[in-house]
Amino acid sequence: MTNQPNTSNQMITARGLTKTFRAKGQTVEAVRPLDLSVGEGELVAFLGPNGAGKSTTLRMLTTLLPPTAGEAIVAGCDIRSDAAGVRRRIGYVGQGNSGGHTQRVRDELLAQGAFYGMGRRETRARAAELIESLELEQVATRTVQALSGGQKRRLDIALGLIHRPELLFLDEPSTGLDPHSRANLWQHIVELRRATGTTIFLTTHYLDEADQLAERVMVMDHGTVIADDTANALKASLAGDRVTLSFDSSTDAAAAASRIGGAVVAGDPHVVAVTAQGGDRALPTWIRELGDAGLRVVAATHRQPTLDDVFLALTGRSLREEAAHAGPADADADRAGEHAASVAA
Ligand SMILES: Nc1ncnc2c1ncn2[C@@H]1O[C@H](COP(=O)(O)OP(=O)(O)OP(=O)(O)O)[C@@H](O)[C@H]1O
Repeated sequence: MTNQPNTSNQMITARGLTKTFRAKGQTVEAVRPLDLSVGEGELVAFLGPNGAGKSTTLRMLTTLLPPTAGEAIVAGCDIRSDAAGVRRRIGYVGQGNSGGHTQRVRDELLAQGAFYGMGRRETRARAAELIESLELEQVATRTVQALSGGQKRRLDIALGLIHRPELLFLDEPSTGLDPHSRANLWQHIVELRRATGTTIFLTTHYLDEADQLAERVMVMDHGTVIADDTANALKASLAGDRVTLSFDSSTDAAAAASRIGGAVVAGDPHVVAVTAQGGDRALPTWIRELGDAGLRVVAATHRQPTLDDVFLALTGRSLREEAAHAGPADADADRAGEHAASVAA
């Protein structure tokens, strides 16, 4: 791909982007040939279990890691031949805290502005604007080490936005925050997006966040994007409503399961579970028809599908459970230099 003015309404276009690591005599296909497009102004969430390849994809798109193969145009610049152009136009907030621990919040922002070659007056004005919009006024003169987790993440985002990037990459912005701080951070991300139109591409483990807040969800597994659509479209096409029906006896439950195409729940032989599109509308009919056959439903539940159901339908595994059980991702040498690389553009 050649560099081109960014007139295509595409902020990210990748073709065949691939990353293979060789470590301890083994080959890890972290990202298999990947095609993706993100349009101007989109808020896209990249989901997947630990080790799926999300961070590696982000690191290639942000020029922190050279691809093994493939190409990508990011904010109008080729990641291979114009890495500096990409870095000027994007903001990147990695998983680690990017603030220096003994620096004060405002000074950290000023230093970041200077790094991007912004004039002093412009940097001061921009820092003040970000301090206000990310609600950091109360802590602007505190050192970074004195901030709460949520305040640190908001500072990270402010640092990523100081040079008014067209495109902001956020790698798990809300991981490690309590639910209140997560909700507050998201409110800021959504508000910034609304006010500035910045394109946002982020990774998250939190399915509920992606479901409620992203306009588009990409699901990655084993280095490949396995689904890419709005959360509602994915749920509608891949995962039906979850309905359970309870009976007085396991015999009734087994008979009911075969009549309505459900399955007796493992560990609870009185309960039948059914996954069906429009399960809410089918429920009264099932209850009536089963009653006519002498199978009395004593309780029923209905639940809308979630993105975890989508992942389950696609892979047979639960993303929620994998996220809960997985430890931190494998340590790797490249990551240590990540922030240094990001500020060395
Ligand atoms: N520098 C490296 N050397 C060897 N293997 C690596 C390196 N970086 C990543 N990997 C491997 O590549 C695969 C993808 O890792 P990656 O960090 O991109 O996944 P992820 O989806 O971002 O996971 P997480 O959600 O845990 O951050 C994993 O198997 C990981 O162990």
